[in-house]
Amino acid sequence: MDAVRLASVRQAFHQIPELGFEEHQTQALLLSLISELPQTHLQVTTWRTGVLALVRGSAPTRRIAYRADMDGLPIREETGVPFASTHDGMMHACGHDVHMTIGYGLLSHFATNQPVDDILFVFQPAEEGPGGALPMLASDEFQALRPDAIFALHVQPDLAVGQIGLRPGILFANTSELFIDLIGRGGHAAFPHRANDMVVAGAQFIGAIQSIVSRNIDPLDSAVITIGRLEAGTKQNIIAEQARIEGTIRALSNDTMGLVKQRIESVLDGIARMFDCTYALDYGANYYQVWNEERLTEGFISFIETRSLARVERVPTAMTGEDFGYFLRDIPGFLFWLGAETPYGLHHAKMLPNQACVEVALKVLIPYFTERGYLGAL
Ligand SMILES: CC(=O)N[C@@H](CCC[C@H](N)C(=O)O)C(=O)O
Repeated sequence: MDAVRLASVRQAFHQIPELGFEEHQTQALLLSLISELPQTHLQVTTWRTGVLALVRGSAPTRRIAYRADMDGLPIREETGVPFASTHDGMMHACGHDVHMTIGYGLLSHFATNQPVDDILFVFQPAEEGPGGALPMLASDEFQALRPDAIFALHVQPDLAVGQIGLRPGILFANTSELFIDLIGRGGHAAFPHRANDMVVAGAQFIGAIQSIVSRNIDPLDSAVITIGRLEAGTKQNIIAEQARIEGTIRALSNDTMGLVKQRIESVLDGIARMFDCTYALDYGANYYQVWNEERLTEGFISFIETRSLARVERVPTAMTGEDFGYFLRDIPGFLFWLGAETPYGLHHAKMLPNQACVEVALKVLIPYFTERGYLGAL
């Protein structure tokens, strides 16, 4: 597949970002693109807003899979490119347009050049939330096509095009979403003693939890609590009856995740007593860590290095989350960072992966999925 065609496919995905489980246009675009490919050894199934495309091998003894996530984020795009999002307030700010384009490029190659083994292309909805991997993995549609090994990539703005970052073992953290409603009593701004002000309660809560990571977590361990959204009140002279606090927790182990949650609950109980208010707490979607299977990861690194296909960086664990971790808990494989060389980080309104990274991914993954010896017994 030529680079110009792949750029136009990426631009088409980029223009129509949709939130988790709402990827209807994205699914339709994928199905339409796939329908233009030779169909002789293709089998296509849908699962909710996702797509499963199986390329049947000529003499298969195993099935490998490439997974691409499909959803965008609620961010108003500021890249200024002519192919910017046409969906107001939504953007592919985490590179899923690129992940899908690479999936399509690989699929297009193998639909034309039949591999020996089966290759399954997994276009998965809702990675950013509420999490499509776990229900997709459990679905009859996926289980009927279940692969023996599974691989994924994620664009990495900090790495140059031509670099690939990965490590065996834990690459991404365990995550838990965090949703809190504080419920007090509203009232007139001039009579605070007759109300329970949830702006002040929310501010105290957010301030108080800042000490959890620094005071309760072993300094040699790692955890993150980020509050990404705060909403309270209706007008400047009305005491807010409610506050909504939304965030995410990251931890490198389940024990640490449990400790962070326990501390958050203690602080919340204290705030409720202090302000004589009530609260509702919901941990939303929780993602399992991304654990790269050691043998396959080391094999991939030596595969790339022996053939000089890219420059491999052995990177540290990142506190990002990925529901691909659920696939890896069940099926051997790995996820790697793909250098996408762009000045703005993931989830930023100006984040724009360099298109050239698509070529690098295909240069590495086409031979990796074609040659059979290096995977060993699966
Ligand atoms: C790669 C990446 O950025 N993934 C997201 C996953 C979000 C998980 C969940 N919705 C949460 O916010 O906890 C990330 O933010 O790391």
